[in-house]
Amino acid sequence: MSGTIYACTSTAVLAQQLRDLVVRAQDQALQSHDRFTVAISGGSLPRTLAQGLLAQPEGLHWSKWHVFYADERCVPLDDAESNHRLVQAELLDHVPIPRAQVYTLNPALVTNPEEAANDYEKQMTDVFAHKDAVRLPVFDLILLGMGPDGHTCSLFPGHPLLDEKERWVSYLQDSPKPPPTRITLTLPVVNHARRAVFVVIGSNKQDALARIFDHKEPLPAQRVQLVHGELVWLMDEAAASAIQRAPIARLVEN
Ligand SMILES: O=C1O[C@H](COP(=O)(O)O)[C@@H](O)[C@H](O)[C@H]1O
Repeated sequence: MSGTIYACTSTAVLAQQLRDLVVRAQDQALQSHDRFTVAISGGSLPRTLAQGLLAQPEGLHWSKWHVFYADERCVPLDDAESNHRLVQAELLDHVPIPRAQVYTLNPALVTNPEEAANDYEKQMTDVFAHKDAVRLPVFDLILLGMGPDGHTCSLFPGHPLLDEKERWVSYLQDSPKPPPTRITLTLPVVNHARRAVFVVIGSNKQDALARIFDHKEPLPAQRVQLVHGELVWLMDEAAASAIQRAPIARLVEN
């Protein structure tokens, strides 16, 4: 299992560590190509991300950020289930990232997920170069969550989308977690990121984490294995508590 695991004594410690990892990824990206491409997940992650970034905004070069979503639900952008709406409320409304650099699901395509995935892939090719020119986009950072069933992005256990090899963005209409219709980054895209960080909080995640780290079960989150990049798992003590065999670094309050 690749990746460094940190168990944090509080959400505040975790948020601070997450902020530091984001700043490091941003600074490296700006040094090498003068922009920062990041994909953000929905669920519980945006609140912790905002907690860290908004508490210490110095050193964050918002005008250089290009924000994608690791997955999105096929609902209007102002729907309570929209990952964009959540990230906007928690973070984007509070920071000066140019709106043209926030890449959302095309709201005109919510009832046509195949087209919505094609359109999102097109938005990505416009930023990362044409799909014929680069086999895969390389995000500077992908921020991931994990559900209690071990899903990440909208890649669910046993779902055929886990075997997708060609597409950058795909769609599903049978998500076991509502809403059923979604688009998602595929595993090849996630695994070619320069860095990825999982944020996993709460005791309802401990079984999935033990299955991944102790029993090497190929749950979707376990299949995130970066080809060249650095993978970090940030979790709270409750989530980490059932892991027995994997090495865990402890992060405590200063
Ligand atoms: O449905 C989703 O769930 C996962 C995990 O969410 P969490 O609330 O358990 O952290 C999330 O990463 C994904 O973006 C979202 O669409």
